[in-house]
Amino acid sequence: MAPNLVNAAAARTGGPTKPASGPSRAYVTFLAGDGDYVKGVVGLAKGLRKAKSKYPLVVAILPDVPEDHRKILVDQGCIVREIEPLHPPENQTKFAMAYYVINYSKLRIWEFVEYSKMIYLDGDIQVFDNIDHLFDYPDSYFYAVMDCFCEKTWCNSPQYKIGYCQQCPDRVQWASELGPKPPLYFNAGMFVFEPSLPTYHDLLNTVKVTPPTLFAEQDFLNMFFKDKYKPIPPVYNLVLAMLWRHPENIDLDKVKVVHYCAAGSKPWRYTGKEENMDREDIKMLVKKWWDIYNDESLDYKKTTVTPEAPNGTTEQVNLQAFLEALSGAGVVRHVRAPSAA
Ligand SMILES: O=c1ccn([C@@H]2O[C@H](COP(=O)(O)OP(=O)(O)O)[C@@H](O)[C@H]2O)c(=O)[nH]1
Ligand SMILES: OC[C@H]1O[C@H](O[C@@H]2[C@@H](O)[C@H](O)[C@@H](O)[C@H](O)[C@@H]2O)[C@H](O)[C@@H](O)[C@H]1O
Ligand SMILES: [Mn+2]
Repeated sequence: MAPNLVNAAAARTGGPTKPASGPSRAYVTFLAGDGDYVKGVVGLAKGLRKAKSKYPLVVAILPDVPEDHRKILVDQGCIVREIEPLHPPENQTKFAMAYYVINYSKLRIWEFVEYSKMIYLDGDIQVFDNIDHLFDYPDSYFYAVMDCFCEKTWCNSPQYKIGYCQQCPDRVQWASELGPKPPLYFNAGMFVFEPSLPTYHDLLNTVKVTPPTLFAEQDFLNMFFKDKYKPIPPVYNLVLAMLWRHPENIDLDKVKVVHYCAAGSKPWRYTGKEENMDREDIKMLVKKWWDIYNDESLDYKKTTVTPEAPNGTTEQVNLQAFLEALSGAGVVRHVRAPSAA
């Protein structure tokens, strides 16, 4: 019975469901803790809606995300999926940022095999223009934007110590005494990938035997996918530091995705006091983020219908979930939309 089907489906994910069959696609982000990153995810959900993305946003949450935050995300139309934390092997490495250790849990998204292709986006990313076309890039590669090594967060890296950055490889040549020149290196705040159980198990087995390094799961993913990595233009993940480190590589008018990863740039914590945070372009990008976050017209609208069940009973269900469940169940039924009045 469709309504029961809908309720069961909606109950399972706590929100809109996805078509039960066929290659499905979704955006996915990661949320940990009970802090304010949930604002980043709400902003992202509203930004994707404003950009008229066709695909849902899945939020992989750690168990420590509180119930009220989960409800906020479901009410914004997100598909909330709880994942188990994933930790790297015990080690003495000092991560560039101590909290990076939780970012290894991002790797659980390779287990979301009900989706044939996904685009991962950090919670501190905003999508200002539609990027759905990235889902049509050829399969079997790992697409992401090249990172920059010039920020202080890199100060313990060999690249930083000699002033080498892949964004301007001619400024300082790679020193051969440091070993082979590193392959192109991506920022792990945004990437296009295909969930796969064999890849997931390979990732997990490899994490267990790979000593952690400065940039935690970002370094790990760069090592793991080094033969599949395909750089895509920085318009798909503007690492903010590029604006003052390599402005020649950026045309801000063309940027589609902004990654608020520079120190002090998280819009929901922005004070403007940290280095570079008083720049006009930073102030403009933070305002753009808030304009979307505060735009109530971008809130998720749950539409309900009152389908006529064969036994004459009726019940309110979530229209989007109802229609998707119907398409998945191959059931075609007359749906009386709510009267305009
Ligand atoms: O307390 C935290 C820290 C990180 N994250 C998630 O992990 C991602 C990576 O962390 P962050 O973006 O702070 O790293 P950065 O890109 O700034 O290095 C965030 O975007 C969030 O999606 C989170 O949910 N809670
Ligand atoms: O856990 C490691 C993190 O490494 C990356 O963040 C870095 C990187 O962007 C540097 O280039 C910046 O200098 C730095 O500020 C920023 O924190 C990813 O964005 C994030 O998702 C996550 O993988
Ligand atoms: Mn980030």
